[in-house]
Amino acid sequence: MVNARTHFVLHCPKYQKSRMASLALTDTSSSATARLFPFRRRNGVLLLRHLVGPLPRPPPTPLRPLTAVHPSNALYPVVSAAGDGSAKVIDGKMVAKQITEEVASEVSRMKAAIGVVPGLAVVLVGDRKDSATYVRKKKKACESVGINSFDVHLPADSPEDEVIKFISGFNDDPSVHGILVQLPLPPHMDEENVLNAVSIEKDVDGFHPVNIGRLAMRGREPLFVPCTPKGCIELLHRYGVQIKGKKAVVIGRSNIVGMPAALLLQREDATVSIVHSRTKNPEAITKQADIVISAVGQPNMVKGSWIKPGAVVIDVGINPVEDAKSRRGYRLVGDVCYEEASKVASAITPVPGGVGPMTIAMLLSNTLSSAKRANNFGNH
Ligand SMILES: NC(=O)C1=CN([C@@H]2O[C@H](COP(=O)(O)OP(=O)(O)OC[C@H]3O[C@@H](n4cnc5c(N)ncnc54)[C@H](OP(=O)(O)O)[C@@H]3O)[C@@H](O)[C@H]2O)C=CC1
Ligand SMILES: Nc1nc(=O)c2c([nH]1)NC[C@@H]1CN(c3ccc(C(=O)N[C@@H](CCC(=O)O)C(=O)O)cc3)C=[N+]21
Repeated sequence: MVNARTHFVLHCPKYQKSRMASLALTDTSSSATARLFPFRRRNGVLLLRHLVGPLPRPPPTPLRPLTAVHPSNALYPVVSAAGDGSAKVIDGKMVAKQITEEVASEVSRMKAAIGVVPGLAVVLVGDRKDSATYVRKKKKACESVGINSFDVHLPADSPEDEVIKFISGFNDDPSVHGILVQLPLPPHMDEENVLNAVSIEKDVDGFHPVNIGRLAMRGREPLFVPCTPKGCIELLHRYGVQIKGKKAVVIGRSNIVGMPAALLLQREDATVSIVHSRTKNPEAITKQADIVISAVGQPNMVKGSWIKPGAVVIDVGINPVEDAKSRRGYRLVGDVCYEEASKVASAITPVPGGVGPMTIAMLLSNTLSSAKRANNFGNH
């Protein structure tokens, strides 16, 4: 049994009986992954779509073929290209729901075929309210698609090696296909040490340096792509936004969002600039972009005047701002001033309801992928 400290919680009845209990998972790799594994792309579905005309919803299983969707065949094409004053809303909540349904159907197909159920372990250290909320959301999302979830909650003052011990246990457990260490970790912990402990085969967050390194290198393929940037690219694909040959600006260069988002865009043949806190004249640089991805954490920093008319704007920022009218006393806004930017852009993601739900959908998809790969089941 796991070494229990003060308020350590392990949520999984099966796990409580036997720490090394076995569970299992499933995959619906996204189109971004498809792009990274081009030889696995299947174009049959695209062809079919030509024959039957536009579908009200994507087919239940593969996400990959959508990678290759030409703008004119996209499910929700961005039509107003010239910035005519009313941007199309890129509905991340709706797309995430579709992906979640696709994952659910693959989870049951795999369970029926080989009796394996995907499993995701989430490690939470400390008592940050926002982290606890995200972990709850992830757990609920797993339940909704039939993925087993194991969560470990350790006190903020836990020693680093205790967290690593749990990670090692999950690494060795064949019923766990994905391990996520909720960030940020308490300040006394070395994030690099902790993330390095996650086996790259189970690194569904895509934060292991080997996965990031492969993402950065030509001709190398990461086993997993970080969920938030992958969700951004998936939205662009599903809305038929062409990336190849376009100018893209990513605002922010964090390891978990900005930097991998820039790498992904570059792999998709965009010409990418990165704006960060030391960048001179970020407005002028951003204004050149056909595609803007903002991941800064500054409410309403990106004004309408920063956006080129007709650009596509993906706002990753999740920023609480005081709001006495809201039940919670605050509301969430993005990095982009939505009011202004939506008058100039051709398409824009809202906050909430944009990238956030996609992050969770991509986590489910990566977990499914991992379980498929571990069990040599279908395409992963
Ligand atoms: N929707 C989702 O699923 C997710 C949303 N988020 C949200 O995305 C935002 C960014 O998160 P994260 O990447 O973790 O944040 P970090 O704080 O790790 O990184 C912020 C980045 O923005 C840059 N930056 C800060 N201020 C400015 C400025 N004034 N001008 C230009 N660049 C600036 C920083 O530059 P420098 O490197 O020079 O310091 C840094 O690279 C947050 O609001 C977070 O809540 C995060 C993860 C998932
Ligand atoms: N190891 C690790 N992996 C992460 O992926 C990770 C992390 N640590 N630490 C924190 C950030 C943040 N993050 C979000 C996930 C979902 C929403 C989300 O679902 N947002 C909704 C609802 C927001 C609400 O109403 O609370 C929305 O934007 O519509 C937001 C943000 C993942 N992160």
